[in-house]
Amino acid sequence: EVSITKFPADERKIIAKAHDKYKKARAGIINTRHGQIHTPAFMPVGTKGTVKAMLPESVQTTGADIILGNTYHLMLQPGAKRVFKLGGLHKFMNWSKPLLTDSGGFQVMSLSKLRKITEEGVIFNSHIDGSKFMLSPESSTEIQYLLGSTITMAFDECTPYPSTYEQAKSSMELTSRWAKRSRKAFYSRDGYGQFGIIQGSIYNDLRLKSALDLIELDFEGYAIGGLAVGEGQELMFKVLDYAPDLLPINKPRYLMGVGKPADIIGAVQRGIDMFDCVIPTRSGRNGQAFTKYGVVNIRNSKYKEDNTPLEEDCLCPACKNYTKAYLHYLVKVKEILGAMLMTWHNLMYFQKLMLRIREYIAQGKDFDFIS
Ligand SMILES: Nc1nc2c(CCNCC3CCCC3)c3[nH]c(NCCc4ccccc4)nc3cc2c(=O)[nH]1
Ligand SMILES: [Zn+2]
Repeated sequence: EVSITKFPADERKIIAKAHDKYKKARAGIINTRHGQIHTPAFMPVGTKGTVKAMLPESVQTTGADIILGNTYHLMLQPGAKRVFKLGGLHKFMNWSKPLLTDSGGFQVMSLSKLRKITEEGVIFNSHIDGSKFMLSPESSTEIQYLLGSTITMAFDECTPYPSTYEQAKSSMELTSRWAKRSRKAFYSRDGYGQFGIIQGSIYNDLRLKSALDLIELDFEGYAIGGLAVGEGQELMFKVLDYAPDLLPINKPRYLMGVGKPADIIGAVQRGIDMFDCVIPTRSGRNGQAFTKYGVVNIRNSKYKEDNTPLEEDCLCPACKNYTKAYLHYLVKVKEILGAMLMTWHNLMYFQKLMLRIREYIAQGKDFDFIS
């Protein structure tokens, strides 16, 4: 027998607010030439044509539908033309599912020593041997074509944080001019796409102008750039309270560089569909395991005789066949297997989180869980 209890007015308001909070979350499927992407999706980072310490088939078993490649690293070594000659990045790294490559500007600013930003593009010296390179909307788009990317990112300038309104405005306008050139240079083919990246820092009128400029170019999807650059979660969420709504509702929305589980959950609630972050792989190699009990720093001496798995119900090889004591030891003595098992577990954890989020959205349930 179904009993309908009438909530007192103020409780109804709280429940409505909660549902209101989740109403922007959406679950969907992106169809590409290299397969489907179930969203909300977490995309593991494979900077130099490999997800570090993982075989591609192992990445696949974690449930990842798509991984990231890095234009900046691959153009320096082994070179985009060489990868193209060898059959493209999919063949080169034996990954047949979708690949997204960043356009390289962000990495130039964070990795190369000497660089100069001009209207034409970014001139920089390779951090490997100091030789001179130029990345422009045209060259970045061509490099991503040579790599064979399923999803190509427009060449943008990631506005640093903090920036004054004027700095953010001129940076956003440069990104809009570069987006136009990127779009023009894109060789559009069925099942492949190019995403524009909006900038504008924390200024809502600049975010709106950036979105309008890029919507005119009719990209297959849109990324929100210029976040997770030190502004903190509160300010990031403040921008995400309105920025996703400036973008076409029927196209994928990608929040670049995010993030920790709590960041991902908050961003999904605000309408984001795609994420990438080095955290599960980088922190895994560094001895940090994400678990339902929180982050476990496996190097802590309290684990040296802990004969239990990271998570008793996790199906990854680290949890099925090994103990925290063994992982503690491997990471301590810097054994390669330590990096492999910790990475595998973290990628599995992030994919399980995304799977649960997709299920909760599909069932119209709240998903404020952080575990
Ligand atoms: N084009 C572009 N890329 C951005 C990126 C790179 C996203 N990962 C790319 C992959 C492709 C290959 C490498 C990475 C960002 N990453 C972050 N934050 C990362 C913060 C972070 C740093 C270290 C550890 C954890 C989090 N903000 C970003 C903003 C932009 C942006 O505006 N434009
Ligand atoms: Zn595990």
